[in-house]
Amino acid sequence: MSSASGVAPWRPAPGRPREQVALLRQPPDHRGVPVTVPPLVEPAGELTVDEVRRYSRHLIIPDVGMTGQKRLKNAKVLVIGAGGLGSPALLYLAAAGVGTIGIVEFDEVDESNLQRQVIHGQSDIGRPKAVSAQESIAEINPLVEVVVHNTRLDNDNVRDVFSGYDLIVDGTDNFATRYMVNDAAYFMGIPYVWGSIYRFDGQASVFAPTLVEDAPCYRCLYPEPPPPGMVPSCAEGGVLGVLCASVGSIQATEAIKLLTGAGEPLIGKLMIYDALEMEYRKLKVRKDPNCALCGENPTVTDLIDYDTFCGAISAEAAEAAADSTVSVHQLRTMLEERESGERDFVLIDVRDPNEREINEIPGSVLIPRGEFLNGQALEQLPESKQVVLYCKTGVRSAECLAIVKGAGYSDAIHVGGGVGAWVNQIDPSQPAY
Ligand SMILES: Nc1ncnc2c1ncn2[C@@H]1O[C@H](COP(=O)(O)OP(=O)(O)OP(=O)(O)O)[C@@H](O)[C@H]1O
Repeated sequence: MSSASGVAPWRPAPGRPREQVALLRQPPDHRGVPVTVPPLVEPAGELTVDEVRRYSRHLIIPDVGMTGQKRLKNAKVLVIGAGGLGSPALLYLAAAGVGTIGIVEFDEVDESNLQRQVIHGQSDIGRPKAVSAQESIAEINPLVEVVVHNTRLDNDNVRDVFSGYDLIVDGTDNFATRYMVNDAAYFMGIPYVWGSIYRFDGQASVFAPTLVEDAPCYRCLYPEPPPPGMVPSCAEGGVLGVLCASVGSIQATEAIKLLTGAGEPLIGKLMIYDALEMEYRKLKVRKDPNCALCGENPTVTDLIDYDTFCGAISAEAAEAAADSTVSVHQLRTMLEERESGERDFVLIDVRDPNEREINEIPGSVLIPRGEFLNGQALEQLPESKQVVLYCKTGVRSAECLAIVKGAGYSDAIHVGGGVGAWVNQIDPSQPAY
């Protein structure tokens, strides 16, 4: 039977609602042993009349209530990065009434950030993200005290910056910072909420090995960073802007649960979100008894050199690129010489085709990195010409350079800084990304 609009009314799949209700009615241990943790924060004193009005929709939720709201008021939360994940996390933590919010961020707002970093606006381009975020928070909730750490979090300042916070929310985008945050949080006994995003996929978890016995840390889940070049950053691989809202708000939700003691936090669980399939899955994460940090015989007993640990490029790529890298200015001269017939070479763009639609170095051909990895590219390389490779930043081209040199093209080179540097330094008329 059709509805008045001609569209069949939605009917749940037969039996589905009953299954869901049955699942919800199961005792908690059927869904895994619940990890309950006491609230991280003691309640503040009485709320003011303004606060009661502002937070009234929280106050009538039994799991939050007056006491939960007072805990939020007393809470000190540090958010690392006011970028894709930090933006929604900061906005919702501020709106929820977290009393003190720290923001640690060194970068400035770029036009390409605005597709997802919704705490910043058009007029903030070029301004420090931490300051822009502070101003947005003041607009949303002037009752929140914002502490700005306008700096890059590193080994030298991490303990000072973390000091005094009840909880950390990690919204950063690089492995070196993530391992440093994990280790420093463990040494200082501060739980933290982690999130990560890439294209249409997101992950989130809560790491609290000092709070809950047998709870894992980030190193239990990921003992080592991925091989350099294996996992592209969002700048290299892209990210669906709205994905940040999904994952950043999960992080804010977990933070609120931990601060107030409501519900069951994602401790020992990994939330995996697939936006293309619109699927959320939860996996158990166990503590690794061999974990280098929180295991039985730890080898990491202090902060380490995280840049070396995570290595921007592999040892082979670094070796191949060591004496075979040209700057974009040198490349421009080379292209002029090729134009006048003084030299010959083939300039190869190793990025993906969709990246090449955004910008390119003129006079280049496309052979994506994947074809270097599976060997197909080698069949297309001219034997008599020098091979010159570029990508977006120089990481993927260095990796391909190692393959090309290994195949006998000893005079092959790559372009340091890639098309990003070309657009910045040579041809600003093309868009950057
Ligand atoms: N060590 C650090 N200290 C402070 N902030 C950091 C640190 N590492 C990363 N960040 C910040 O975390 C944020 C992560 O945001 P996001 O993942 O959206 O990337 P982005 O760097 O803004 O964008 P893109 O990589 O596309 O240029 C960035 O604003 C970045 O400056």
